[in-house]
Order: sequence, then C-alpha cells, then structure tokens
Amino acid sequence: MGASIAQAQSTDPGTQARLDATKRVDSKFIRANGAGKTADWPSYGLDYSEARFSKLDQVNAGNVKQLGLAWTYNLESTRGVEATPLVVDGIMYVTATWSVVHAIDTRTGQKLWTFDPKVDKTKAYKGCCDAVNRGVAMYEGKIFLGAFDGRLIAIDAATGKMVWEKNTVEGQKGNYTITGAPRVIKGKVVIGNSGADFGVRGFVTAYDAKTGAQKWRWFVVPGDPSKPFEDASMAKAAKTWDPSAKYWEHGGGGTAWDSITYDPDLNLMYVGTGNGSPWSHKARSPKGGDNLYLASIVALNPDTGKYVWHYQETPGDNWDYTSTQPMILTDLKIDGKQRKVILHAPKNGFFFVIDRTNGKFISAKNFTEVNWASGYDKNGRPIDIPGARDGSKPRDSIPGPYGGHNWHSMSFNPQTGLAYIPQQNIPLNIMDDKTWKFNEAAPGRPQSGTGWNTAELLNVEQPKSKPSGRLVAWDPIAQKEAWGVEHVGPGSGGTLTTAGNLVFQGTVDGRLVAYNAKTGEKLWDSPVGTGVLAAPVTYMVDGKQYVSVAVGWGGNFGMVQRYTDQQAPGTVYTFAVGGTAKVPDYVQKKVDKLVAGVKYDPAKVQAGTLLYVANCLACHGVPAVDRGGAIPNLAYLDAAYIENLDKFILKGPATDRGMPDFTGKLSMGDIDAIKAFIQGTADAVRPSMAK
Ligand SMILES: O=C(O)c1cc(C(=O)O)c2c(n1)C(=O)C(=O)c1cc(C(=O)O)[nH]c1-2
Repeated sequence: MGASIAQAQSTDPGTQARLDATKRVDSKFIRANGAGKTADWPSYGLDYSEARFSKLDQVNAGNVKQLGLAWTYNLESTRGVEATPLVVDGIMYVTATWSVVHAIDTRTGQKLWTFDPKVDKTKAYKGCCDAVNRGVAMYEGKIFLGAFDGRLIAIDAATGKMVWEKNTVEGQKGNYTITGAPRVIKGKVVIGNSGADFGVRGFVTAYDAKTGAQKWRWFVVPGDPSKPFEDASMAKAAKTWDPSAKYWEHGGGGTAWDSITYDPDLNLMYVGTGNGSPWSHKARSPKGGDNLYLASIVALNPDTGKYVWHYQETPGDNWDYTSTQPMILTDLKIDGKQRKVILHAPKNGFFFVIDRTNGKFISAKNFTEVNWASGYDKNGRPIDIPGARDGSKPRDSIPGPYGGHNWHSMSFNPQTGLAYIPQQNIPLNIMDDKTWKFNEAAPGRPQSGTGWNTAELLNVEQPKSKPSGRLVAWDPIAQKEAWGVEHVGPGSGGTLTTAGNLVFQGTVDGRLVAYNAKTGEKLWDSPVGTGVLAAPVTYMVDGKQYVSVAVGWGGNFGMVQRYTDQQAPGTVYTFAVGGTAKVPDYVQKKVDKLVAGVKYDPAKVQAGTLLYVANCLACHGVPAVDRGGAIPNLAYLDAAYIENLDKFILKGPATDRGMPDFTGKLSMGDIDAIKAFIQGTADAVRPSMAK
C-alpha cells in the first residue's frame, strides 16, 4: 500500500512549537475541552461527549454581524468534504476527499504539510457514498487517519510523516471502506468501517496509539453459527437472526461508520451501529427477529472491547435506518431527577433520550415525518405502522434511506437546553427484490447488498411527500421542536453551538449561517462557494476567536443532487470579527452580476423561501448560487425584472417558452415574498463576495 508524502515542514520555531503542542493531547486534554473554556478543538465532536458546544463567547449574538473572512485554504479536491477540522495551538488538521490530510497554520491560512495516503482511486466503487473522510484524531503528537481503503495510519503531527499503518480490514471478505474519524480513548485508537450496503460484517477495532498493535475487536453482528462465536454477545445476538438465509455469507451489515463517544466517569464507550445487509429484513432473516446489534447504540468497555449493554432503535431494520448518526452525552433533569443521558437522532426519524449508565429507554419522539412507526412504547419498542414492513409492493419510505437526519453533526447547547439537528426529508419509493440473491458488489452493480428492486423502482410513482430540509432546534426534555428554519432543500451541513448564544450551520445553497441559539433568528451569513456538508468549528488563536468550516459538495446525496456550483474546489473558510480577506476567484467572478436594489421586507424572506422552493426551484435553481443554465437564475437578472416579477409570473411573456402561468395559484402577496427571497439571498451573499 502507498507511502506517505510530506511537504513543507515549518522552519519557524514558533510554528514548530505549535506543531509540537499536539504532544500534550491525551485523554485528559480531550475531556477538559468540554469542561473548560479552552482554545482548542482536539477531537471530532470537540470532546468525548461530542456536544459540539464551545464555551468561547468572544464571537456572540451581539457582534456576529461583524464576522468577516480571515482566510481561505484550497483543499485541491473536487468531491465531498465532510471533515471536522481539529485545531490545537492554532494548527489545523483537516482531511479532504480521498483521505488526504492537510496541516494548516490558522494564523496565516498557509499550508504546513500534507499527507496523501495514495488511496487507489479506481476502487471508489467500494464505498456507497463518495470518497469522503470525516476527519482525523490526535493523541500525544500523532494524527490518526482512517483511509478510504481501510488502513489506519498514524502520522507525526509535527512533520506529516507516517509513523505506522495497519490494514484494519485485512482478511475480511467484501467491500470495506473507512470514511469515519477515529477516536483515541486512553491510548487506544478506535475505528469502525463502512460497507453494510455491499455485504460486509461490521466491526470496531482498537489499536495501540504508539505502536499500532491491535488491542481488541468487537463484531456488531454474529458470524457463521456453526463455528465458535467470538464472545458471549455474539452468541446472544445469533438467537435474533434466522439462519435459513445464511446471513453470515452476506455479512449481515451493522457497520459502525461514524459515531463513537466515551464517558470517562463510567468508563464506557458508545458505538452507533449501521443498517442490515441486505436492507430487506425478509431477505436477510426470513423468519424475522430483531437482528442484533443492527441499528443500535452499543456500550463497550474501552479497555477490553467487551459488550456491556445495547439499546436497539430499529429492531429488524428494513429501511437502511442506521444508528450511526452522531450521539451526544449530556446530563438532563427529567421528572425532577438528574440523569446521565445520550441524545440521538438516527436515520429512523425519532429523537431518543437514553440512560447511558444502563441503556434504558427514557423517551423518543419523531422530529420529522415518519411512516414506519407511530411511536415507542414505555419499554422502548417501536409501534410499527401496519404494512410498513411489507416489501411486496412499492411503498414510500419516510424517512427514506438517506435518513431523517444523517451523519451531519448535531450539537447541543446546555445554556438553551436545545439540540440542533440538520433535519431532512428525502422520501424514496422502495420494495423488496423478490429475486435477491447475495452477489458480492462489483463495479456497475454496487447495490447488490441492498435487496431492493431497482428495475421496478424506475417505473413507480414519485413519493407524495416532498423533499425538504430544515435546521431543527429540539427540546430533548419536552421532546418537541422549539424552533425551525427552512432550507431550500435537504442535505445541509452539521451544526456548531457556542456560549455566545449562537448556532452555526453551512447550507446546501453554499452559505455559512449564524442563528440566535435561543430564537432561531438569522443573524449573519456568508457565501462559501459550494454546498456545505461538514460542521463548523471554533477556536482561539493569539486571543482571537475564529470560526472555520471545510466545504466541498458530495457525499451520498450530493453525488446525485446539487444546488450549487459543484465545480468549486474543496476549501476551508475561516472567519473572525473584522476579517477582510477576499473570497476565492471562483466565488468573486459571480458577484458583479448579482441583482441589487429591489426593495423588500426581510420578514417575508422565510415565507418566500417556501414559496420559491415549491414553485420556482426546479427550473430556476437556487438564487445567486446556481449559475443558471437554459433557464435564468433569477438573482442574476436586472433589478427591473425582479421588481416586475408579477408580470412574468401572471400571464407573462415567457409562457410561450415554457413558463407556467401562475394566475390563481400565486397571489401578489406570495409574489412579494418570492421577491424578498430572491433579493434577500442576493444581499446575503454579496457582502463578502464584494470585498
Ligand atoms: O452502511 C454503511 O457502511 C454506510 C457507510 C456510509 C459511509 O461510509 O459514508 C454511509 C452509509 N452507510 C449510509 O447509509 C449513508 O446514508 C451515508 C451518507 C454518507 C455521506 O457521506 O454522505 N455516507 C453514508
């Protein structure tokens, strides 16, 4: 396998000292980051609890409007960028597509080194969802990378040179990849893998951070029951699978491809597990059964990898409802009692509050449209909606396989008591493939592990429920939405929340936005060239607070859908109060043509968003962000057109070119709101474009 490539080591002693600061990062350091008001972002979700709540408040709801661009950094990639950057002592470690690591000096935005693991790009088909990577871990001077091809690589944080590498999937059958970020717990690097859509058996492995020696491995689903089970948890799980379909031959799935958290006081780590392989419950386990430990939260002892408890969120998964979505550990007062809980919003559309000491169910409520279960009983079992498991004919799956929430990081702010969920609705009409037989995935037949019928699907009706995406602020105690903001479509990025009463989120239409964490009021936004998937981070350097986000459109939804210029290269955008840097040329180019001067009421922008999405988006694209094709992007028209929009919308001159007549469908008030959305979006993206 490939060798490391290191470049441009710093000669500046100050920078070298900062690079060496990662030597201080151990389990206590990572933990303290959640407890203290610290300057760094040393672990994927900030600290082990992964709440992505920063105590920094120099940037706050009062001054966030003054945020300006400090620098941009070109990641030189063209596909999905999903990484949460880590920052310690002002040095950022971030990954781009194809698992390439970049070390950047955040004081200048300059490259310190890059590390390219030289993943074989002809093997991209082995991954379901783009050649993405969600970021690195750091520990005692090393950076740990899970490479797309299944290697775990330790890199010297100061030099960018490889220290050791292990092939974590050696000897395993099937198309394994890694896209998730490793975590380091008490000197052990923990990593899962991906591939449950292609017929693999999921597992989690721990390696010694110093040497790379394997310490333990825990499988998510049982292997061949005629052979000895690896441990007692596998024997217990096997009782919940029907062996008649030989689940071990197609792996069974359950890949832990994203979420791992850790509670140092309980000494428990929590793993979110994936979907069944194949998706169809009937094809996988014809006589039914819960199929442990698919779609579950599993608690393990991080020293030994031994199973401690599990809670299964989707028993007998039938819909690709992974529970790999990010978990948050926090303490909540519920019915007068302080409880140590896990907050979780998996793909299946329900928001869970679970007791993390013992895995007991506390509550669950749907945060998005759901048509497979009506709720959960007091024991934490879902109440199935009749017919939801019947794959004999096409049925709208809501949430669809993209999930009501996917890996896009959720955050939780203890000051507001709210969790900020990148919610989405992407219904899909699916049914079982009655002829399904396991066939190891190959280029051109990548979905052979799913057991759903693509040929029939091409002929079925579009789901009635329409795709949409929102930022949802969720109260986990009351189990209800506190506020929500509508986006132009599904797929917006992860969230960050801060003690400055702020929530940051990047959007599918290519902006980084700051909201008031209590109320949801939009306070600031700035264009970032292309749609955002990853979560922003915040940190202090030389007494100044920065906010950074790595952008690059792609991922599973982004491979087939776009709202923005998908040609824009992967880029890290970094903002600070008073920042005056220029946006890259590929954003700058578009600014001169933006519509200007149309009078509008900002209070109507939100209503206008919904009206625009329902009536205009399909042909005209997202204002300002798409360039427009055969049909114009309305934010690049002269102001006179927008001012007179009613004349185009109601019996307009373009009807003979295919423009519908909206007479009787849109009122003058509706049209005013649409104008507000178009001009409001143009105004929102202009300020930093115009510098
Ligand atoms: O079953 C798996 O192993 C697996 C892996 C991944 C991945 O590695 O990114 C995704 C999924 N499943 C998945 O179901 C999914 O919706 C998804 C979205 C994305 C993405 O990066 O946008 N990855 C994945």
